[in-house]
Amino acid sequence: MKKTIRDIDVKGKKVIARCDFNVPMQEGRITDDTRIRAALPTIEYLLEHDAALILMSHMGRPKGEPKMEFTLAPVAERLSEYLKKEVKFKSSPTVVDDEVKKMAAELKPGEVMLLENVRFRKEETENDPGFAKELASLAELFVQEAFGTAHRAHASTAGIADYLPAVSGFLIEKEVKFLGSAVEDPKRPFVAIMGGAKVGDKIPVIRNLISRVDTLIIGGGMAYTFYKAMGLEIGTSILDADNVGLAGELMKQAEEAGVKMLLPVDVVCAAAFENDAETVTVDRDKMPADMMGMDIGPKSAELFAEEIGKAATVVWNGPMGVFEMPNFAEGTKKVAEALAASDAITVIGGGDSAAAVEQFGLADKMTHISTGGGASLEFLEGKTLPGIAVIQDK
Ligand SMILES: Nc1ncnc2c1ncn2[C@@H]1O[C@H](COP(=O)(O)OP(=O)(O)OP(=O)(O)O)[C@@H](O)[C@H]1O
Ligand SMILES: O=C(O)[C@H](O)COP(=O)(O)O
Repeated sequence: MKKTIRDIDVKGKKVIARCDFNVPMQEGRITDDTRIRAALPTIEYLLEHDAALILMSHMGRPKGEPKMEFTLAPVAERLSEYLKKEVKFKSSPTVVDDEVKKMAAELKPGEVMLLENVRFRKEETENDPGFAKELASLAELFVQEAFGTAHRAHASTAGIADYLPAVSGFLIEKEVKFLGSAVEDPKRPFVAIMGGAKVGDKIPVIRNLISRVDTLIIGGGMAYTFYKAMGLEIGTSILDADNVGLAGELMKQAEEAGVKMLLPVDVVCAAAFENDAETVTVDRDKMPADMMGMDIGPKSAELFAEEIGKAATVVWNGPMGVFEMPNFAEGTKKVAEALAASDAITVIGGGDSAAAVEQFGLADKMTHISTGGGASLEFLEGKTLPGIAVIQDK
Protein backbone atom coordinates (compact mmCIF):
# COMPACT_ATOMS: atom_id res chain seq x y z
CA MET A 1 0.00 0.00 0.00
CA LYS A 2 1.20 3.47 -0.87
CA LYS A 3 1.05 6.41 1.52
CA THR A 4 -1.54 9.01 0.68
CA ILE A 5 -2.14 12.58 1.82
CA ARG A 6 -4.46 11.12 4.48
CA ASP A 7 -1.47 9.46 6.16
CA ILE A 8 0.49 12.64 6.73
CA ASP A 9 -0.01 15.93 8.54
CA VAL A 10 0.04 18.71 5.95
CA LYS A 11 -1.02 21.55 8.22
CA GLY A 12 1.16 24.60 7.68
CA LYS A 13 3.44 22.68 5.28
CA LYS A 14 4.63 23.73 1.83
CA VAL A 15 3.40 21.01 -0.48
CA ILE A 16 4.35 20.58 -4.15
CA ALA A 17 1.91 18.44 -6.16
CA ARG A 18 2.50 17.04 -9.67
CA CYS A 19 -0.76 16.89 -11.61
CA ASP A 20 -1.50 15.96 -15.21
CA PHE A 21 -3.10 19.12 -16.58
CA ASN A 22 -2.18 18.11 -20.12
CA VAL A 23 -5.68 18.85 -21.42
CA PRO A 24 -6.78 19.12 -25.05
CA MET A 25 -6.63 22.74 -26.28
CA GLN A 26 -7.88 24.50 -29.38
CA GLU A 27 -6.71 28.05 -30.14
CA GLY A 28 -5.77 28.67 -26.51
CA ARG A 29 -9.05 27.31 -25.16
CA ILE A 30 -9.45 24.16 -23.09
CA THR A 31 -11.77 21.78 -24.93
CA ASP A 32 -12.01 19.06 -22.25
CA ASP A 33 -11.13 19.73 -18.60
CA THR A 34 -11.69 16.20 -17.27
CA ARG A 35 -8.09 15.97 -16.04
CA ILE A 36 -8.39 19.28 -14.16
CA ARG A 37 -11.63 18.20 -12.48
CA ALA A 38 -10.08 14.85 -11.59
CA ALA A 39 -7.39 16.57 -9.47
CA LEU A 40 -9.80 18.85 -7.55
CA PRO A 41 -10.55 16.54 -4.58
CA THR A 42 -6.83 16.37 -3.73
CA ILE A 43 -6.28 20.10 -4.21
CA GLU A 44 -9.32 20.96 -2.10
CA TYR A 45 -8.31 18.51 0.63
CA LEU A 46 -4.81 19.98 0.85
CA LEU A 47 -6.09 23.56 0.99
CA GLU A 48 -8.77 22.73 3.55
CA HIS A 49 -6.08 21.09 5.67
CA ASP A 50 -4.00 24.28 5.60
CA ALA A 51 -1.24 23.30 3.23
CA ALA A 52 0.43 26.03 1.17
CA LEU A 53 0.11 24.39 -2.24
CA ILE A 54 2.39 24.61 -5.27
CA LEU A 55 1.01 22.82 -8.32
CA MET A 56 3.01 21.70 -11.35
CA SER A 57 2.26 19.96 -14.64
CA HIS A 58 3.36 19.64 -18.24
CA MET A 59 1.30 20.56 -21.29
CA GLY A 60 1.97 19.00 -24.68
CA ARG A 61 5.49 18.42 -25.91
CA PRO A 62 7.32 21.81 -26.14
CA LYS A 63 10.64 19.93 -26.28
CA GLY A 64 12.46 21.89 -23.59
CA GLU A 65 11.67 25.35 -24.93
CA PRO A 66 9.34 28.02 -23.54
CA LYS A 67 6.84 27.86 -26.40
CA MET A 68 3.92 29.98 -25.33
CA GLU A 69 1.29 27.91 -27.13
CA PHE A 70 1.96 25.39 -24.35
CA THR A 71 1.59 27.81 -21.43
CA LEU A 72 -0.39 26.66 -18.41
CA ALA A 73 -2.04 30.10 -18.04
CA PRO A 74 -5.48 28.84 -19.19
CA VAL A 75 -5.22 26.02 -16.64
CA ALA A 76 -4.51 28.49 -13.81
CA GLU A 77 -7.61 30.41 -14.84
CA ARG A 78 -9.84 27.30 -15.01
CA LEU A 79 -8.53 26.11 -11.63
CA SER A 80 -9.33 29.51 -10.08
CA GLU A 81 -12.92 29.18 -11.34
CA TYR A 82 -13.36 25.72 -9.82
CA LEU A 83 -11.61 26.52 -6.53
CA LYS A 84 -13.26 29.93 -6.25
CA LYS A 85 -9.96 31.42 -5.20
CA GLU A 86 -6.94 32.95 -6.88
CA VAL A 87 -4.42 30.52 -8.30
CA LYS A 88 -1.21 32.55 -8.38
CA PHE A 89 0.68 32.06 -11.63
CA LYS A 90 3.80 33.54 -13.12
CA SER A 91 4.68 32.47 -16.66
CA SER A 92 8.40 32.00 -16.18
CA PRO A 93 10.32 30.67 -19.23
CA THR A 94 12.62 28.84 -16.80
CA VAL A 95 9.69 27.53 -14.67
CA VAL A 96 11.55 28.44 -11.46
CA ASP A 97 13.19 31.89 -11.12
CA ASP A 98 13.76 34.36 -8.26
CA GLU A 99 10.25 35.76 -8.43
CA VAL A 100 8.70 32.26 -8.46
CA LYS A 101 10.89 31.28 -5.49
CA LYS A 102 9.70 34.38 -3.63
CA MET A 103 6.06 33.60 -4.47
CA ALA A 104 6.50 30.06 -3.14
CA ALA A 105 8.30 31.26 0.00
CA GLU A 106 5.54 33.77 0.76
CA LEU A 107 2.66 31.38 0.02
CA LYS A 108 0.43 31.02 3.10
CA PRO A 109 -1.51 27.97 4.31
CA GLY A 110 -4.71 27.67 2.24
CA GLU A 111 -3.13 29.51 -0.72
CA VAL A 112 -2.27 27.94 -4.06
CA MET A 113 0.05 28.70 -6.98
CA LEU A 114 0.80 26.96 -10.28
CA LEU A 115 4.24 26.74 -11.89
CA GLU A 116 4.67 27.19 -15.66
CA ASN A 117 4.84 24.10 -17.92
CA VAL A 118 7.71 22.00 -16.53
CA ARG A 119 8.57 20.84 -20.08
CA PHE A 120 9.73 24.40 -20.88
CA ARG A 121 12.97 23.04 -19.41
CA LYS A 122 14.73 20.22 -21.27
CA GLU A 123 15.96 18.90 -17.92
CA GLU A 124 12.38 17.83 -17.14
CA THR A 125 12.19 14.90 -19.58
CA GLU A 126 15.89 14.14 -18.98
CA ASN A 127 15.00 13.56 -15.32
CA ASP A 128 17.88 15.87 -14.46
CA PRO A 129 18.74 15.78 -10.72
CA GLY A 130 19.55 19.51 -10.67
CA PHE A 131 16.10 20.46 -11.94
CA ALA A 132 14.43 17.92 -9.64
CA LYS A 133 16.28 19.52 -6.71
CA GLU A 134 15.26 23.02 -7.84
CA LEU A 135 11.59 21.99 -7.83
CA ALA A 136 11.97 20.17 -4.52
CA SER A 137 13.58 23.22 -2.90
CA LEU A 138 10.23 25.04 -3.10
CA ALA A 139 8.48 22.64 -0.70
CA GLU A 140 8.67 20.14 2.17
CA LEU A 141 6.45 17.38 0.77
CA PHE A 142 5.81 15.95 -2.70
CA VAL A 143 2.32 14.78 -3.68
CA GLN A 144 2.09 12.57 -6.76
CA GLU A 145 -1.27 13.10 -8.47
CA ALA A 146 -0.30 12.85 -12.17
CA PHE A 147 -1.61 9.39 -13.07
CA GLY A 148 -1.65 10.26 -16.79
CA THR A 149 2.11 10.94 -16.66
CA ALA A 150 3.07 8.27 -14.12
CA HIS A 151 4.62 6.12 -16.88
CA ARG A 152 7.27 8.83 -17.45
CA ALA A 153 10.41 8.98 -15.29
CA HIS A 154 10.85 12.75 -15.44
CA ALA A 155 12.22 15.32 -12.96
CA SER A 156 8.76 16.39 -11.74
CA THR A 157 7.24 12.88 -11.70
CA ALA A 158 10.09 10.77 -10.33
CA GLY A 159 13.41 12.59 -9.72
CA ILE A 160 11.88 15.03 -7.23
CA ALA A 161 11.15 12.14 -4.85
CA ASP A 162 14.91 11.79 -4.25
CA TYR A 163 14.76 15.10 -2.38
CA LEU A 164 11.32 15.08 -0.71
CA PRO A 165 9.07 12.55 1.01
CA ALA A 166 6.49 11.42 -1.57
CA VAL A 167 2.85 10.49 -1.00
CA SER A 168 -0.01 10.00 -3.43
CA GLY A 169 -3.12 12.05 -4.00
CA PHE A 170 -6.65 10.67 -4.28
CA LEU A 171 -6.65 10.32 -8.07
CA ILE A 172 -3.59 8.06 -8.08
CA GLU A 173 -5.16 6.07 -5.25
CA LYS A 174 -8.41 5.67 -7.21
CA GLU A 175 -6.71 4.76 -10.50
CA VAL A 176 -4.50 2.16 -8.84
CA LYS A 177 -7.47 0.71 -6.98
CA PHE A 178 -9.70 0.27 -10.04
CA LEU A 179 -7.07 -0.67 -12.62
CA GLY A 180 -5.23 -2.84 -10.09
CA SER A 181 -8.30 -4.83 -9.05
CA ALA A 182 -9.29 -5.22 -12.68
CA VAL A 183 -6.06 -7.01 -13.52
CA GLU A 184 -5.04 -8.62 -10.23
CA ASP A 185 -8.18 -10.10 -8.77
CA PRO A 186 -10.98 -9.57 -11.25
CA LYS A 187 -14.55 -10.69 -10.72
CA ARG A 188 -15.22 -13.26 -13.42
CA PRO A 189 -16.07 -13.58 -16.23
CA PHE A 190 -13.43 -10.98 -17.08
CA VAL A 191 -13.77 -9.48 -20.55
CA ALA A 192 -11.19 -7.18 -22.18
CA ILE A 193 -12.11 -5.15 -25.24
CA MET A 194 -9.33 -3.74 -27.38
CA GLY A 195 -9.78 -1.46 -30.36
CA GLY A 196 -8.46 1.79 -31.75
CA ALA A 197 -5.64 2.37 -34.14
CA LYS A 198 -2.36 1.94 -32.23
CA VAL A 199 -1.98 -1.76 -32.93
CA GLY A 200 1.79 -1.81 -32.32
CA ASP A 201 1.41 -0.14 -28.91
CA LYS A 202 -1.40 -2.38 -27.80
CA ILE A 203 -0.26 -5.84 -28.84
CA PRO A 204 1.99 -6.21 -25.75
CA VAL A 205 -1.07 -5.53 -23.64
CA ILE A 206 -2.96 -8.33 -25.35
CA ARG A 207 -0.13 -10.75 -24.64
CA ASN A 208 -0.29 -9.88 -20.96
CA LEU A 209 -4.08 -9.93 -20.79
CA ILE A 210 -4.48 -13.38 -22.35
CA SER A 211 -3.18 -14.97 -19.17
CA ARG A 212 -5.75 -13.08 -17.11
CA VAL A 213 -9.01 -12.72 -19.05
CA ASP A 214 -11.78 -15.14 -19.91
CA THR A 215 -12.74 -13.38 -23.12
CA LEU A 216 -10.85 -11.00 -25.37
CA ILE A 217 -12.81 -8.88 -27.84
CA ILE A 218 -10.90 -7.19 -30.63
CA GLY A 219 -12.45 -4.48 -32.78
CA GLY A 220 -11.63 -1.13 -34.37
CA GLY A 221 -8.53 -0.69 -36.47
CA MET A 222 -6.88 -3.55 -34.57
CA ALA A 223 -9.05 -6.22 -36.14
CA TYR A 224 -7.55 -6.05 -39.64
CA THR A 225 -4.08 -7.13 -38.57
CA PHE A 226 -5.74 -10.23 -37.10
CA TYR A 227 -7.85 -10.72 -40.27
CA LYS A 228 -4.65 -10.58 -42.29
CA ALA A 229 -3.16 -13.27 -40.06
CA MET A 230 -6.28 -15.34 -40.81
CA GLY A 231 -5.61 -14.89 -44.54
CA LEU A 232 -8.64 -12.65 -45.15
CA GLU A 233 -8.85 -9.82 -47.70
CA ILE A 234 -8.75 -6.50 -45.82
CA GLY A 235 -8.79 -4.07 -48.76
CA THR A 236 -7.26 -0.70 -47.82
CA SER A 237 -7.98 -1.00 -44.07
CA ILE A 238 -5.30 0.07 -41.60
CA LEU A 239 -2.78 -2.68 -41.08
CA ASP A 240 0.21 -3.11 -38.82
CA ALA A 241 2.23 -5.18 -41.27
CA ASP A 242 5.03 -5.74 -38.75
CA ASN A 243 2.69 -7.43 -36.32
CA VAL A 244 0.75 -9.86 -38.54
CA GLY A 245 2.90 -12.75 -37.31
CA LEU A 246 2.41 -11.70 -33.70
CA ALA A 247 -1.36 -11.44 -34.22
CA GLY A 248 -1.36 -15.04 -35.43
CA GLU A 249 0.69 -16.12 -32.42
CA LEU A 250 -1.70 -14.35 -30.05
CA MET A 251 -4.67 -16.19 -31.55
CA LYS A 252 -2.86 -19.46 -30.98
CA GLN A 253 -1.84 -18.42 -27.46
CA ALA A 254 -5.49 -17.60 -26.65
CA GLU A 255 -6.70 -20.93 -27.98
CA GLU A 256 -4.14 -22.86 -25.95
CA ALA A 257 -5.02 -20.89 -22.81
CA GLY A 258 -8.75 -21.56 -23.30
CA VAL A 259 -9.43 -17.86 -23.72
CA LYS A 260 -12.28 -16.95 -26.02
CA MET A 261 -11.06 -14.47 -28.63
CA LEU A 262 -13.80 -12.65 -30.50
CA LEU A 263 -13.11 -10.73 -33.69
CA PRO A 264 -15.79 -8.83 -35.62
CA VAL A 265 -17.84 -11.09 -37.92
CA ASP A 266 -18.99 -8.26 -40.18
CA VAL A 267 -17.56 -4.92 -41.23
CA VAL A 268 -18.80 -1.51 -42.39
CA CYS A 269 -16.51 -0.72 -45.32
CA ALA A 270 -16.05 2.67 -46.98
CA ALA A 271 -14.59 3.75 -50.29
CA ALA A 272 -12.60 6.54 -48.58
CA PHE A 273 -11.68 7.76 -45.08
CA GLU A 274 -14.60 10.22 -45.06
CA ASN A 275 -17.92 10.38 -43.29
CA ASP A 276 -19.89 10.67 -46.54
CA ALA A 277 -17.99 8.03 -48.47
CA GLU A 278 -19.93 5.25 -50.18
CA THR A 279 -20.35 2.32 -47.75
CA VAL A 280 -21.17 -1.36 -47.78
CA THR A 281 -21.66 -3.69 -44.81
CA VAL A 282 -20.37 -7.21 -45.43
CA ASP A 283 -19.38 -10.40 -43.64
CA ARG A 284 -15.70 -10.39 -42.83
CA ASP A 285 -14.74 -12.77 -45.64
CA LYS A 286 -16.34 -10.51 -48.27
CA MET A 287 -14.43 -7.25 -47.84
CA PRO A 288 -13.96 -5.51 -51.22
CA ALA A 289 -10.32 -5.09 -52.20
CA ASP A 290 -10.75 -1.36 -52.91
CA MET A 291 -12.52 -0.42 -49.63
CA MET A 292 -11.47 0.00 -45.99
CA GLY A 293 -13.02 -1.22 -42.75
CA MET A 294 -14.33 1.77 -40.77
CA ASP A 295 -16.58 0.17 -38.14
CA ILE A 296 -17.72 -3.20 -36.85
CA GLY A 297 -21.00 -4.34 -38.42
CA PRO A 298 -24.35 -4.86 -36.62
CA LYS A 299 -23.88 -8.63 -36.16
CA SER A 300 -20.53 -8.02 -34.45
CA ALA A 301 -22.00 -5.31 -32.23
CA GLU A 302 -24.71 -7.72 -31.13
CA LEU A 303 -22.23 -10.52 -30.53
CA PHE A 304 -19.97 -8.24 -28.46
CA ALA A 305 -22.92 -6.78 -26.50
CA GLU A 306 -24.08 -10.30 -25.63
CA GLU A 307 -20.63 -11.20 -24.31
CA ILE A 308 -20.44 -7.95 -22.31
CA GLY A 309 -23.84 -8.79 -20.82
CA LYS A 310 -22.35 -11.98 -19.30
CA ALA A 311 -19.27 -10.27 -17.85
CA ALA A 312 -18.54 -9.33 -14.23
CA THR A 313 -15.51 -7.17 -15.11
CA VAL A 314 -14.92 -5.33 -18.39
CA VAL A 315 -11.81 -3.38 -19.34
CA TRP A 316 -12.13 -1.36 -22.55
CA ASN A 317 -9.39 0.44 -24.46
CA GLY A 318 -9.83 1.76 -28.00
CA PRO A 319 -12.97 2.52 -30.04
CA MET A 320 -14.64 -0.05 -32.34
CA GLY A 321 -14.56 2.22 -35.37
CA VAL A 322 -13.87 5.73 -36.58
CA PHE A 323 -16.42 7.09 -34.10
CA GLU A 324 -15.44 10.73 -34.75
CA MET A 325 -17.37 10.34 -38.03
CA PRO A 326 -21.07 9.88 -37.23
CA ASN A 327 -21.58 7.27 -39.97
CA PHE A 328 -18.97 5.01 -38.35
CA ALA A 329 -19.82 5.57 -34.68
CA GLU A 330 -22.54 2.94 -34.35
CA GLY A 331 -20.33 -0.01 -33.31
CA THR A 332 -18.56 2.02 -30.62
CA LYS A 333 -21.91 3.36 -29.42
CA LYS A 334 -23.45 -0.14 -29.17
CA VAL A 335 -20.47 -1.40 -27.16
CA ALA A 336 -20.59 1.68 -24.89
CA GLU A 337 -24.33 1.12 -24.35
CA ALA A 338 -23.74 -2.54 -23.50
CA LEU A 339 -21.19 -1.50 -20.87
CA ALA A 340 -23.53 1.17 -19.51
CA ALA A 341 -26.38 -1.34 -19.20
CA SER A 342 -24.34 -4.05 -17.45
CA ASP A 343 -23.87 -4.58 -13.73
CA ALA A 344 -20.21 -5.45 -14.28
CA ILE A 345 -17.27 -3.40 -13.05
CA THR A 346 -16.49 -1.30 -16.12
CA VAL A 347 -13.13 0.37 -16.60
CA ILE A 348 -12.38 2.61 -19.58
CA GLY A 349 -8.77 3.51 -20.44
CA GLY A 350 -7.49 5.63 -23.29
CA GLY A 351 -8.17 9.16 -24.42
CA ASP A 352 -10.41 8.37 -27.38
CA SER A 353 -12.42 5.64 -25.68
CA ALA A 354 -13.08 8.02 -22.79
CA ALA A 355 -14.04 10.79 -25.23
CA ALA A 356 -16.40 8.39 -27.03
CA VAL A 357 -18.14 7.41 -23.79
CA GLU A 358 -18.40 11.11 -22.90
CA GLN A 359 -19.78 11.95 -26.37
CA PHE A 360 -22.56 9.36 -25.97
CA GLY A 361 -23.46 10.79 -22.55
CA LEU A 362 -22.66 7.48 -20.82
CA ALA A 363 -19.63 8.52 -18.73
CA ASP A 364 -21.50 8.44 -15.40
CA LYS A 365 -22.67 4.87 -16.10
CA MET A 366 -19.10 3.50 -15.98
CA THR A 367 -17.36 2.34 -12.80
CA HIS A 368 -14.11 4.10 -13.67
CA ILE A 369 -12.81 6.18 -16.55
CA SER A 370 -9.05 6.37 -16.33
CA THR A 371 -7.35 9.73 -16.87
CA GLY A 372 -4.41 7.80 -18.32
CA GLY A 373 -3.92 6.82 -21.95
CA GLY A 374 -0.42 5.38 -22.21
CA ALA A 375 -0.21 5.18 -18.41
CA SER A 376 -3.32 3.03 -18.02
CA LEU A 377 -2.08 0.71 -20.76
CA GLU A 378 1.33 0.25 -19.16
CA PHE A 379 -0.43 -0.38 -15.87
CA LEU A 380 -2.67 -3.02 -17.48
CA GLU A 381 0.42 -4.61 -19.00
CA GLY A 382 1.60 -5.22 -15.45
CA LYS A 383 4.48 -2.74 -15.67
CA THR A 384 5.62 -0.76 -12.64
CA LEU A 385 5.06 2.91 -13.39
CA PRO A 386 8.04 5.04 -12.27
CA GLY A 387 5.79 7.83 -10.97
CA ILE A 388 4.05 5.35 -8.69
CA ALA A 389 7.18 3.45 -7.68
CA VAL A 390 8.58 6.61 -6.01
CA ILE A 391 5.63 6.99 -3.62
CA GLN A 392 6.46 5.84 -0.09
CA ASP A 393 4.97 2.57 1.14
CA LYS A 394 2.76 2.55 4.22
N1 LIG B 1 -11.28 0.89 -38.46
C1 LIG B 1 -10.55 1.93 -38.17
N2 LIG B 1 -9.75 2.52 -39.08
C2 LIG B 1 -9.01 3.59 -38.76
N3 LIG B 1 -8.99 4.18 -37.55
C3 LIG B 1 -9.77 3.64 -36.62
C4 LIG B 1 -10.57 2.50 -36.86
N4 LIG B 1 -11.23 2.21 -35.73
C5 LIG B 1 -10.87 3.13 -34.82
N5 LIG B 1 -10.00 3.99 -35.34
C6 LIG B 1 -9.41 5.18 -34.71
O1 LIG B 1 -8.67 4.83 -33.58
C7 LIG B 1 -8.46 6.03 -32.85
C8 LIG B 1 -8.28 5.72 -31.38
O2 LIG B 1 -7.26 4.77 -31.24
P1 LIG B 1 -6.28 4.75 -30.00
O3 LIG B 1 -5.53 3.47 -30.14
O4 LIG B 1 -5.53 6.02 -29.96
O5 LIG B 1 -7.28 4.61 -28.72
P2 LIG B 1 -7.39 5.44 -27.37
O6 LIG B 1 -8.62 5.02 -26.67
O7 LIG B 1 -7.31 6.91 -27.65
O8 LIG B 1 -6.11 5.09 -26.56
P3 LIG B 1 -4.82 6.04 -26.21
O9 LIG B 1 -5.25 7.04 -25.19
O10 LIG B 1 -3.81 5.07 -25.74
O11 LIG B 1 -4.41 6.75 -27.48
C9 LIG B 1 -9.67 6.89 -33.11
O12 LIG B 1 -9.24 8.14 -33.59
C10 LIG B 1 -10.45 6.12 -34.16
O13 LIG B 1 -10.95 6.93 -35.21
O1 LIG C 1 -1.56 12.62 -22.36
C1 LIG C 1 -0.79 11.80 -21.85
O2 LIG C 1 -0.82 10.58 -22.17
C2 LIG C 1 0.11 12.26 -20.73
O3 LIG C 1 -0.16 13.57 -20.35
C3 LIG C 1 1.58 12.04 -21.04
O4 LIG C 1 1.99 12.83 -22.13
P1 LIG C 1 3.27 12.39 -22.98
O5 LIG C 1 2.84 11.17 -23.79
O6 LIG C 1 3.59 13.59 -23.84
O7 LIG C 1 4.37 12.06 -22.02
